[in-house]
Amino acid sequence: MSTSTPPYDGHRLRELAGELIVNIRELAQAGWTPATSSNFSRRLDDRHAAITVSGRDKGRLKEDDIMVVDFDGAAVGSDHRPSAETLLHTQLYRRFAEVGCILHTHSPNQTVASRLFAGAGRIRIEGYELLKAFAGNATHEAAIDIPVLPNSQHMPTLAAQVDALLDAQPMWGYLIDGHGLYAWGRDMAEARRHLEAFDFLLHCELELRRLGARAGM
Ligand SMILES: CSC[C@@H](O)[C@@H](O)C(=O)COP(=O)(O)O
Ligand SMILES: [Zn+2]
Repeated sequence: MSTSTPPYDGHRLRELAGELIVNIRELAQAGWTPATSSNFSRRLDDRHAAITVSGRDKGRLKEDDIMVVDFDGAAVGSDHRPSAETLLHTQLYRRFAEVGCILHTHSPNQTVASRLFAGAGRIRIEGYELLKAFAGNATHEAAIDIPVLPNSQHMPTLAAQVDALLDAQPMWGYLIDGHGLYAWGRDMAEARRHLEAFDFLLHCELELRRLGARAGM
């Protein structure tokens, strides 16, 4: 057992791990993290994040399933392997000091919508009261584009695409084709609000297309 002092606040880590576990369990119960998919993180300080260990069942996480990485993605004080998609978290923590929480899920709405709109590369969302759930939006008259990126197992390729999007527009999340959604916020409450708003709005867009298809028969 190591007796050295970790380069982060251990008490804060336990607090964040507890918050992550409770929230992730709720998302798993909603069916948004099938088959060990999805990953989640919280900013710990200006150099470290608490993130889920790779491959764990997200509905049954324990404190040992949350580990620390630095913003280069290297494990700190742990022999576990961090999420395979750690770079998609650390790139946001590095770029935006105000980002405090990142949630990545694989819900059916997110996955189906990503397939349907991959060709267009984005989903335009407008006219919904729920657009006000996104920080900075004061009215349903706002419109947002949810980008849809091509999937890749090569994280630097995905991260470069995300960086290009962020250079072009402010956003609180994006879809990856056939994969799922990344959403973030300043803290857990805001990131969850954004995640749930994205999922609800995607569900509405999918329903509208189903009904439209039927009406056109
Ligand atoms: C179980 S398939 C999903 C994974 O490939 C990945 O997309 C994912 O979300 C979880 O990866 P993980 O390494 O557990 O963070
Ligand atoms: Zn994933």
